[in-house]
Amino acid sequence: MTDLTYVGAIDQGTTGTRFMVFDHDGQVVSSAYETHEQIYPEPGWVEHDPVEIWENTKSVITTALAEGDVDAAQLEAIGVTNQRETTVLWDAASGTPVYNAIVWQDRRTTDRVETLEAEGLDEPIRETTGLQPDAYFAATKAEWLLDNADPIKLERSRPDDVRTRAERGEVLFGTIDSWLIYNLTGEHVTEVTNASRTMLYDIHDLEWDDDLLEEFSIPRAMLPEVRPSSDEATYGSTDPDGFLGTEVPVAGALGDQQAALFGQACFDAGSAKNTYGTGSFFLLNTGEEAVESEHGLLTTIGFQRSGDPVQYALEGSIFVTGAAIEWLEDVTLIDDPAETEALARSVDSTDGVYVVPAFTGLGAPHWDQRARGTIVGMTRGTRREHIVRATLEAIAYQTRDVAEAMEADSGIEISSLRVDGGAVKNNFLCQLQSDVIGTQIVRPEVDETTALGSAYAAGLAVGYWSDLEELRENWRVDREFDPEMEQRLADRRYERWSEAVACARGWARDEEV
Ligand SMILES: Nc1ncnc2c1ncn2[C@@H]1O[C@H](COP(=O)(O)OP(=O)(O)O)[C@@H](O)[C@H]1O
Ligand SMILES: O=P(O)(O)OC[C@H](O)CO
Repeated sequence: MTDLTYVGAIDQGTTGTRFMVFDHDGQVVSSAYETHEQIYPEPGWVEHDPVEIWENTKSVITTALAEGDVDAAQLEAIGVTNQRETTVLWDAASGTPVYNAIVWQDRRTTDRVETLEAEGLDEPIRETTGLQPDAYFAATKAEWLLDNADPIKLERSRPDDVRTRAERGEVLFGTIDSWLIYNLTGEHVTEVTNASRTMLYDIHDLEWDDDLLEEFSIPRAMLPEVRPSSDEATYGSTDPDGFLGTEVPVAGALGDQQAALFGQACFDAGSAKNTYGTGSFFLLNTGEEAVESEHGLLTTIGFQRSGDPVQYALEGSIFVTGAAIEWLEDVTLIDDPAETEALARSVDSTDGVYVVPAFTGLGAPHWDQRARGTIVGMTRGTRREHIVRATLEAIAYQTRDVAEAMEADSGIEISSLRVDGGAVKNNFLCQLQSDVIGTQIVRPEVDETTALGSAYAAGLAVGYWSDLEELRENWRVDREFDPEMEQRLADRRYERWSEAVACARGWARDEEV
């Protein structure tokens, strides 16, 4: 065996789980990926099986280590990054989930969020948590689980309901980071960027907020301890008698969008990235200042290293971007997402067609839970190529909605935007994005920036990397895209897009008839 050492990263995303092994230069040594079932019990509901996610996590770690010929003992640390907001409740004694995980996309608590607005809690929630009240966040999901999870699912059937048991600390709450760390090390912790997505956490005082816990009837005893993203104290180590057969410290964790910010080396205030996955998440580092948004963005925690102050970010969360491409596949307009590039290039324009993929309402900057998907401007001459192109354009326009809000809130002109995620393989989309926002788009060489960011957090904590400068040197450009379209034309099309968004927002507010 060699004395080479590595850092591993678990990237637990909406559609699947990846494990990647990185070397000191930030290069990928090996990687394995498995998808998990998407469970849709009712329209608008989305669940995952937490046990399947944990089994897949063990499996991808084992596979990636074998494929890279890496011994677990060569891992200096493991980092975790995860789909955020997705909520799990589990039995502390047995480790068994009391119900499926409720996924960030799930809309079952929409009505409950509307009662918050009616109670005038919008503003206080925004001030404390930095978040715009929405079914997206963990708070109303946890409340729903406490009210509805079936006690029979607990390992030993008990007379008490889930909430009573949670009050005694016998049922635990966590986002996916907590769930994985609990299974890896036995510790019940979360990290600060994930906590900032619960709508229960005070992002200024850095503590769980009593008023919000009371509003959602969430017992404090079920909450994890909140720790830095890169934690020298670590979140514990893997069990030497467990599946890895050795003790590896789990020392870094970040919500996946914050991990991408970190992996893109956006360490300084003013740097920004946008990730194009199922949805898109545009984050601007605002340094030690928590910038309050007046234009529909979220104020969120960007990252924190042990002993350092918290770094904040402004975030524009767009719920459906890559998922709109998946929808094209579902309705058989395409066979594979990769086809969209050639199809879009085969026509000169969308011929006046606009697609607004508001399938789960609209997130930033509109925050309209009841908006619905809309296609406008079709004629008898509309072809699938036009609809495909309009769907790609919708990704770019939604990003412009957020970019404009970002500049208005921060006063920072974003002159260059780093991009990542599954959809940026599409060069047409990257060029279009540059045209639509009139800004340079930069794609980095490493395409798994999310996993890399959490590896950095873990590696910094255990001294595998010593400082941010070392990481900055690892970051290299794959390709830059500069605006080519005349700005006046881009602006005119964007105006039409805004009218299409108004249609999506006006539609389907009531029950179907
Ligand atoms: N060539 C492509 N053009 C446009 N979208 C693509 C392309 N390839 C993949 N995608 C989209 O990228 C998404 C997957 O990206 P990924 O970053 O893996 O997502 P997630 O982390 O949310 O699971 C899918 O929604 C898919 O539709
Ligand atoms: O798993 P992804 O990449 O779709 O990211 C999901 C986000 O974290 C949701 O907030």
